[in-house]
Amino acid sequence: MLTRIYKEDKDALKEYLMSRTQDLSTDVLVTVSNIIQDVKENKDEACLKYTQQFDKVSLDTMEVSQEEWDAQILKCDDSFVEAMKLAKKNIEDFHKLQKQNGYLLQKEKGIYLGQRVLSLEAVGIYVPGGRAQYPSSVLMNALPAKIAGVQNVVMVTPPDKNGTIHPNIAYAAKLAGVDKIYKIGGAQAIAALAYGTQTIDRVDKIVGPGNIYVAAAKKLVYGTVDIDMIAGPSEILVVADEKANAEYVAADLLSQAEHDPMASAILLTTNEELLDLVNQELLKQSAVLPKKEIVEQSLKNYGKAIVCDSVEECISISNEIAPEHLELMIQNPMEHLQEVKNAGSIFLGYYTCESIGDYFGGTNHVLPTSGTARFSSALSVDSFIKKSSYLYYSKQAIEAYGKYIETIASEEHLQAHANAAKVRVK
Ligand SMILES: NC(=O)c1ccc[n+]([C@@H]2O[C@H](COP(=O)([O-])OP(=O)(O)OC[C@H]3O[C@@H](n4cnc5c(N)ncnc54)[C@H](O)[C@@H]3O)[C@@H](O)[C@H]2O)c1
Ligand SMILES: N[C@H](CO)Cc1c[nH]c[nH+]1
Ligand SMILES: [Zn+2]
Repeated sequence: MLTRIYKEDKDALKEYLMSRTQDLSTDVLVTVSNIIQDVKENKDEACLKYTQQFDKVSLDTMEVSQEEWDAQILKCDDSFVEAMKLAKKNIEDFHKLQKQNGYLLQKEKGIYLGQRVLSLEAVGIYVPGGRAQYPSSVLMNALPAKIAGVQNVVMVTPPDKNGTIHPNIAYAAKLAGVDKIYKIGGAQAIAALAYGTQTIDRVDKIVGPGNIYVAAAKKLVYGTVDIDMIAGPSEILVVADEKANAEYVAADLLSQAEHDPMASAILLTTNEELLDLVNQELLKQSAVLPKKEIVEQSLKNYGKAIVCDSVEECISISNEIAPEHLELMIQNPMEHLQEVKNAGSIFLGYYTCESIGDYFGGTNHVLPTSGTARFSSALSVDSFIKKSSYLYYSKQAIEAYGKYIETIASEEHLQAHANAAKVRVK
């Protein structure tokens, strides 16, 4: 059941927003910092020790051999393989358009300025191995990296109790062009990717979601390597008008509530009666869900509803919340798109359920959570590139402009800077 917040009650909305901010506890940061230090010093030995301790598996090596990888893939269902191939095509079609080109500007004769776009050389993808398996997340992380041109995409994932990896994860990795897989999870996996071990080479960037230990480790190694983001629990916000169907609204709210007891599901509507109908549907639909306990907890913790006077007002409140996923179940949704300022990904109309984006549509499902859509974006090809600028001045050009460099450098009291121009201007 959704708890109603009255739109006039600004404090309640603020309280909700505060409750979504992510703070990692000092205890976790200390534990994780010790693990990272141990892996930095003792490399493979520390990795295998923590795998034994946390995953209860004793491994000779972390690397998944080609034989093991191929053997796992053979266990996948044909229907899963077919769906994944179609999803891959859609994700590629969307992400290929994100590729950026460098540029070159000839400012005047003898002066050129340019920008190069380069792909990162090595990227590590973390794939959670605990309660649930997300092969779709393997595609969402690895395909943009490959489209960006990353040569070396490696994946880390905790081993299962038999010391191997899930068949669907193995298949997704192969389909997405992952180069290597290592059986290691948690903070130790992040440390190994950041600093390197005898088995695992260090990477330039680490992407992918994980539990609190993974999130803390990513935060601590940031700077030594780049990271994508610290992903929080999933979020959905539905804006629904008079014509919205309560069954669809409830189904979509539940689709994200089932991820996590801390997931949030919010309804903003112009129709007070819809709220009652949605609450009835939530009860009916959640009762038969395999993850009904998680759904119940998540709705109790973070299931909210606000009744507004207009669609514009709904969108304005949604902009304050900055949800990971925003559904506009309204008439003429395209006409309202411009009003949306803060949202990770937007789903337009009565028929575009959020799960199309999770699995199949082609947009990325790795999105900013916890209000961070105010300033950050979905994972994309951009996440795997860097840019470097370049500059060319001919002899005549430095002779023409050297005096300006000298002037500014002198004002900064940096004589050597000034001299570098001066010695060329004879
Ligand atoms: N936002 C997304 O797109 C998305 C997608 C998939 C999963 N997720 C999230 O990822 C998370 C996955 O968590 P998980 O636990 O199932 O798998 P995980 O792979 O993130 O974590 C498992 C690892 O945690 C470490 N660990 C466990 N207990 C520990 C302890 N006491 N001390 C130190 N390390 C410890 C172990 O090394 C273990 O290998 C969930 O919170 C899920 O919601 C998010
Ligand atoms: N909705 C999740 C991100 O918030 C991604 C996901 C993976 N599988 C299903 N859903
Ligand atoms: Zn989802």
